[in-house]
Amino acid sequence: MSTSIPLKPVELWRPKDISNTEIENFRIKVNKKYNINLENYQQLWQWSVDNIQEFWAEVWDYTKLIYSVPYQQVLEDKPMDQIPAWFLGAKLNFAENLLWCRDKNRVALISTGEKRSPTSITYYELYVLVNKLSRALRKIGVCKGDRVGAYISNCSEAIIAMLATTSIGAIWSSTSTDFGVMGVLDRFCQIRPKILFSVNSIIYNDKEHNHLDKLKIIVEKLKNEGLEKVVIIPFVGKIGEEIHDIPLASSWDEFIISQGEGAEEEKIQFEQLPFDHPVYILFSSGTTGKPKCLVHRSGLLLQHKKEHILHGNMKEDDVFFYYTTTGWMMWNWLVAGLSVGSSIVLYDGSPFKPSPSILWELTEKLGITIFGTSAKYIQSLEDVEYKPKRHHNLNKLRMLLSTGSPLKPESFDFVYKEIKDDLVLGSITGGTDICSLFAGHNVSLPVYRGEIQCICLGMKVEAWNGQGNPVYGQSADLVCTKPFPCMPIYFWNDTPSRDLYRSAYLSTYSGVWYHGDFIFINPNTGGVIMLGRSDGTLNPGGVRFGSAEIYNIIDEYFRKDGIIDSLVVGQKTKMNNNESERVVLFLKMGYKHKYDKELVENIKKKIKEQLSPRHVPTFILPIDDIPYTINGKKVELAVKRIISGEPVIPSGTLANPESLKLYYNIPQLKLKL
Ligand SMILES: CC(=O)CC(=O)SCCNC(=O)CCNC(=O)[C@H](O)C(C)(C)COP(=O)(O)OP(=O)(O)OC[C@H]1O[C@@H](n2cnc3c(N)ncnc32)[C@H](O)[C@@H]1OP(=O)(O)O
Repeated sequence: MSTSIPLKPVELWRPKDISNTEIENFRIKVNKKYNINLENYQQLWQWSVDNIQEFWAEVWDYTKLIYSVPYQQVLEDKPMDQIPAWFLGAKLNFAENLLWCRDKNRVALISTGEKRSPTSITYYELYVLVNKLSRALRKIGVCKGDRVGAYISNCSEAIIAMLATTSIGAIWSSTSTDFGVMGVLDRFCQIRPKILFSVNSIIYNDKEHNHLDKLKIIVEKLKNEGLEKVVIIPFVGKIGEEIHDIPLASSWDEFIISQGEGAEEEKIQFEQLPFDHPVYILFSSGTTGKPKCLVHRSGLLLQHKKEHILHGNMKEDDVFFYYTTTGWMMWNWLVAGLSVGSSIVLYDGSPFKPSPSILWELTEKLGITIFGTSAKYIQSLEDVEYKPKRHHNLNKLRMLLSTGSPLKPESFDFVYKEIKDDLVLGSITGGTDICSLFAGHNVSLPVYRGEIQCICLGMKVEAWNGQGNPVYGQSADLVCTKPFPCMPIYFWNDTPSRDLYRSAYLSTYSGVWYHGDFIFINPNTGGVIMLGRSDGTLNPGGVRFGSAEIYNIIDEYFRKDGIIDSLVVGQKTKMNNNESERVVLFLKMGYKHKYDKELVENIKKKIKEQLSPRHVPTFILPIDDIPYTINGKKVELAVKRIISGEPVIPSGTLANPESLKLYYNIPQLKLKL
């Protein structure tokens, strides 16, 4: 596919002096040690992907991973599709690495949000709290490999609980509070947590939402799946009698005080575990079945340290903020800032309440140096014409990161004109699937308009055409052709030979990672442009989810209303030069059954309650037929293209190719919202 993307993009920013950056020091160190002469980032990247084992061994040393037993071999000698093990023989603990900070009085966490003034915890205080909670968890029988779930706000307690969990070698899995009952159960019933952390209530968009009603239904179900304890944090106000309606519940204080006493005097018992020991379970849903449970290894931290230290030049005196929920991988990424000893800022609530200035007031007040957000947020700032530079002193801010969906060239202009003209603007891309980045920021490189600065070190990312050949200056499939230590180790509940995993990521092009994104690599700059999904994944406003979650709701609740089939796709829209995606759900109604406004409202309500407000389709429309392949798979991508204004030639694999005609020129979908 050819594109009209400029191969000579405008340079918007250039670092003044890179001599003191970590990435430069690293390059010099590699040159010395291997007696080579890598002159710049591109050459360093090439070396890193040609010499995967040496590269990751250098990252291990340079980023000072804490371990108790050294590794014997960097990478198991196996092809990529057999998912090789990393750093064989090593023993370490994930939480121990995050609780490390030379200055114990340094602030570790600053927690704030809508209607919540900032409160902070030092590294020392964090250590003590984690110690108490980890003792409490051990006392009630949590051990290595157990799952600890969290249906939780982005607050200090979430991090304390994650660190306590991983200090024991148990596995942490969090989902955000905007998720509905079905969304949570579809995830947690698969992984069967022993303990669940949650909150009493939350505030979003100026409104308080009671959380206990949803929690109660979830706990009723999970207690038949091995749940033994629910710990509730008083996130809004105090906790009273009402928590006794929730089976197995204790308040945070009650749990920590009754179980974790004596922790001040003692050291945390950090279980020493292999590099490949599971640490997180994240979820990603596709077009069929329940969400996939991606199990990530403790060694994922090495990738995060590489990204923060080498690419981001993060130091102990950085104040690192990412606008995220506990359900997005950016939360896991943010938390890894602790391994560098920086202070991290947690915000829960709408980023626009009480006004669009809120996150910028915080940036000024807390001296945030690295500000992470989404392309959608930057677009929303532009839409409401809020120009932070005019109202705030942002002199400490040195880097702005954006993800979720591609950052358009005009947003690059907005950032430099209306936020700050001297900072690294890092558009970053990766995903839940790898819980880290393929391409992203780099303090030693210029920023070109519309481009991600570089492919990250150690990631052999290429753009492949359908024949499996790398192409440059053309749109093609994002693949990664060499193993990397943040590949998930397995899917929870997969077959022993990891068939589900292999078919999701390692089978489209035999034996290399296929990510499902279209990508463009600029041969002149080495920069990258993301061009959207190459599969049916939905991505409205940077919130990604799979169509299966919507189909499951229709199947479970609306069969009786005569819906015999459905198809959900994203429609790309453009207004005032702004590209976005809106979700469209098509319903095929049975004979004698009516599509009407009431049905549409009921579906929207159910999706909001059961999944989340962010899953609700913009349009729900009737359709006479749904296209299928001859193998019985719904054809989402072709319909997505048609309703986004691209003509499609029906492929020979369609069972009912004439059905595609129904999707052209649908009047409602011409509406601009
Ligand atoms: C490297 C990678 O590649 C990794 C990644 O991509 S990770 C994913 C990153 N994704 C993102 O960062 C997503 C970015 N987008 C956003 O955060 C949001 O779209 C935005 C904050 C920018 C815009 O917010 P918005 O327009 O107010 O919409 P949004 O916040 O979605 O709220 C929608 C609804 O959800 C409700 N809601 C949100 N959180 C809620 C909660 N916890 N409980 C109840 N309701 C909630 C809101 O009240 C609102 O409801 P109504 O429509 O009834 O008013």
